[in-house]
Amino acid sequence: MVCAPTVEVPRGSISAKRSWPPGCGHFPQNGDSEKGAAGAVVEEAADHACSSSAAAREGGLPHDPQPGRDESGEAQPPGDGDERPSDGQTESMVLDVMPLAFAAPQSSAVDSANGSMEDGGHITDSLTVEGKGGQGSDQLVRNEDVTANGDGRVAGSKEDDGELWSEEGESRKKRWSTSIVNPPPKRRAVSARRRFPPGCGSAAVTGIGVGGRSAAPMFGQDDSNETMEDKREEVGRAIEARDYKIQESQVVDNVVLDDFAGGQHDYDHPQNVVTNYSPTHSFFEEMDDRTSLHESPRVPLVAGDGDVGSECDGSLPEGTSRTPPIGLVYVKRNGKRKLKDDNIDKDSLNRSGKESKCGHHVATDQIEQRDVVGLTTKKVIIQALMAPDRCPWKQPRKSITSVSQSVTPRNNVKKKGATPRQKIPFKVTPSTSTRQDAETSLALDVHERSNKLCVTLLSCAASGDKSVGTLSKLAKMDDRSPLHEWEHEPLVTVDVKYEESLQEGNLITHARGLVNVKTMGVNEGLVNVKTKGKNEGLVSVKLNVARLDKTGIFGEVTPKNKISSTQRRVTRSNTKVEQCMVTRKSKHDGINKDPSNRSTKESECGNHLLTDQTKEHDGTGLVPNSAVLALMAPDNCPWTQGKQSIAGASQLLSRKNKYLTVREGVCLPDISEGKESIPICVINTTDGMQPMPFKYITEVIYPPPYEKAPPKGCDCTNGCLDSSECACAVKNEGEIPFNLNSAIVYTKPVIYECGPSCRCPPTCHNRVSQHGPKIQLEIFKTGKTGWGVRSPSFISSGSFICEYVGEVLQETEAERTENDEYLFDIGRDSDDDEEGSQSSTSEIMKEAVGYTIDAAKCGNVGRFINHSCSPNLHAQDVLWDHDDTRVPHVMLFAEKNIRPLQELTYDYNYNIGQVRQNGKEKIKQCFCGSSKCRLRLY
Ligand SMILES: C[S@@+](CC[C@H](N)C(=O)[O-])C[C@H]1O[C@@H](n2cnc3c(N)ncnc32)[C@H](O)[C@@H]1O
Repeated sequence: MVCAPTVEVPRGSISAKRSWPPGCGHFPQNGDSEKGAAGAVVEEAADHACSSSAAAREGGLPHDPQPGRDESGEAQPPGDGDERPSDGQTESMVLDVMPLAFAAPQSSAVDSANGSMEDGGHITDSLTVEGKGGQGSDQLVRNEDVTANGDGRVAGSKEDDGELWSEEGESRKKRWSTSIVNPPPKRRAVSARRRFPPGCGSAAVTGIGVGGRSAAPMFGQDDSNETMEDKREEVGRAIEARDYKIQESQVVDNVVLDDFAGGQHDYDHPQNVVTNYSPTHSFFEEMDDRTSLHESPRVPLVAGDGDVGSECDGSLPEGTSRTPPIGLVYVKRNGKRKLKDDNIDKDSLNRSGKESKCGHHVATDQIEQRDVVGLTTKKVIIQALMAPDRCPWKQPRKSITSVSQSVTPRNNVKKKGATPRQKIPFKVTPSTSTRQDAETSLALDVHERSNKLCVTLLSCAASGDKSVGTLSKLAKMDDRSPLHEWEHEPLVTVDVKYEESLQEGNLITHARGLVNVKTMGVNEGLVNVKTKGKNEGLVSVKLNVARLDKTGIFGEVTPKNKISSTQRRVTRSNTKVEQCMVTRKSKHDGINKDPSNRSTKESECGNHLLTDQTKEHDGTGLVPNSAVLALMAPDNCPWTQGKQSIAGASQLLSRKNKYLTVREGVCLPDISEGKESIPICVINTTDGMQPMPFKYITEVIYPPPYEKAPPKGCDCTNGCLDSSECACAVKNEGEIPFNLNSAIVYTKPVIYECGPSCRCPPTCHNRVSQHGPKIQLEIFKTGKTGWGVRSPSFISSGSFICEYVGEVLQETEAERTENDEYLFDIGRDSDDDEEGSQSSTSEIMKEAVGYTIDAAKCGNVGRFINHSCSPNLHAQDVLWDHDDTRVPHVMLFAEKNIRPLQELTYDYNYNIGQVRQNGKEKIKQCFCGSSKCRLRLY
């Protein structure tokens, strides 16, 4: 018997040549023969293995029927039988016979290997097939050794095995000799140079729209690869989908919406954060339609829209996006709102102006809900106003108290100076204790100064029937009072017909009121405010405010006409706060046992807003959103003196809103334990298990002798805007691969970001991935692939997601790891080198020392991202804190728009058939469910 000469994959355990996506890669796939004979043999062997695998499928092996799809090729939801036995475990499976690597004499690999194939020489190997993904597969894999000949028939014997594999030393020698010619192939590796699909990358919808209005990400875009399973999952997820929004409005009067389209504003545009588009925009459009710009020239009310955070100090919470504000000035006269062409605050649109910078801060959160047909409805809007720094009550000589008093209706004014200058504990009602109505749950303070109106919602507190009564009184006053009767005093009226207003399809945006407003027990609806002086008029302010009950839980208000019938059934009873509270108390026992915990910081800082979201099951598995939240005290309010800046409060608000929501199935609130700037929760609605323990790290750990040497930096002081001048851009072939929204627009073998030696600031747009995740991510239990990662937010194409962080190991070390589930080969392959480049053997030797990131014991959220054959992420090598291309950072970017809660995946790029363990081929089925699924992970 003639034993086949062998060319072996240089690793004992795992390996794969990098597989470029069609049309990509330095070398065309058919050009591989130019790269070396050994490489060709290896590939041929791999191909053979694949075809053998295919043959094996016919024999009823685990690939048959194709997992996750029906005869039409459509992905099918996994059946019960496919479920993993437990979280993170790998199901044992298999047994196939398959010729794999051929150990070849180093000098004649091709011929020998070919010979072996022609001979049908006795090739022996064993094969391990693994089932579902996840942790700890090694423990559960059932291995079975089988010998086979080149035809896939069981042939050889243990003797053959011995012949080929027993002399470990010799075998290794051969392998390494071979690897000099053909350096170690990669297993899971970066797929750089991938092209963005149409509509992505440089053409990405970044969440910014002209004037902030068309910022709506185009859901449904880039869905060509979407599978039936995706869609099914979406149905399930749709009701969970929620978006968050931080809004800011400004006092604007002469608002021409198209102004924003002119791009007059130099903002940092949002890239990652959800844009709640349709309802809000319809709201504006609706108003626009029926608006006359010529009426009531001096009525100053603003409704704003945009994803904006506080700009008071020019800083935004990290990850907070901003868009140009849309302002509407409208007046309600005789029940009709009119858009106003007001001359007040002409320059307020210019956010670079002083007023804008210190302007009126409104933090708004919205919860979006999609129904099963993909329509999005905004159910509840959460909002809050903060006092601008420059508001009169911010001025040293005038406290908020005095301002408040000066504008408070006389019949509501208490003794001057009665406002306590101490912090008001959470749940304590009177934020404006100068006023008669201690139970006031909402106060809207407005002051007019220099033709500008400032408004703030002062407090939110517990309410009771009494306040509702007061509210009714106010409403009645409104009914019977013509405007002129209130000429000499400020007037506040409250329209509590919130249901009606909702039915009009009007969504709350921002409230900018006038004078002092007291709305007690307002749940949601219009607050009509009569203004005096130069800005006389009646202004409608739509409010949507949830109140605190005695436990500190916010009541929820759900617009019943905005939800699907199934959900409506559940939420109808929630349209009134009182009912809602009852509901929540009963339904959320155990979820939010101690809501006061969540309010600690808010309490310390006064009546800050708390946001809460809840889900309630109706037994059908559908989970309607609920809502709420409240208000943030202006930083010059007595109870916030010295405690918190507006910026800080805004940041707090946005984080609270976004991240401290009550989610079903949360088993860990933040797996990073505070190490990431945005908490990463773990959600398991399946079995309540948690991920296997590992150490969460945010930076790659290099092997001890390795020392990073920061590269020479650029000298730019203009944020590296001139890419011809920027030394880092030059390294990127003269272009910065990110747009101003921090979206990646080019892929390259390696991207050079600006680094520690550069003179540019951290905000430079060539520093994107080095700042860590800026998108809210969560780890969740998938159906078949263990844990996965998703985001509750919409992610626009090109957005940075996270780095693949772990311990850097030399490949030889990586081969010895017990758990190979979290290995990611890094550095450039030899076939990344320029075509035709000549390298000496020693150079190749040097290059042949490859590195691998192992995230098994230490890692970040990136370790949980699963593979898909139709991925939505893309791995990109990036260098910034050193320039050693052997150990680049592996950064994951969105390569398409990604819906909220859609699983994030990238292509592991395993070279099928070459992942080995203890001399045996490992096979792992792919459960990505894509219509383009290659069926095997490796
Ligand atoms: C980096 S881990 C991903 C996180 C993993 N799911 C977990 O539970 O920790 C990679 C492992 O996940 C599993 N996996 C990822 N994507 C998969 C897929 N499409 N099909 C099957 N298993 C997959 C495999 O076990 C793979 O070795």
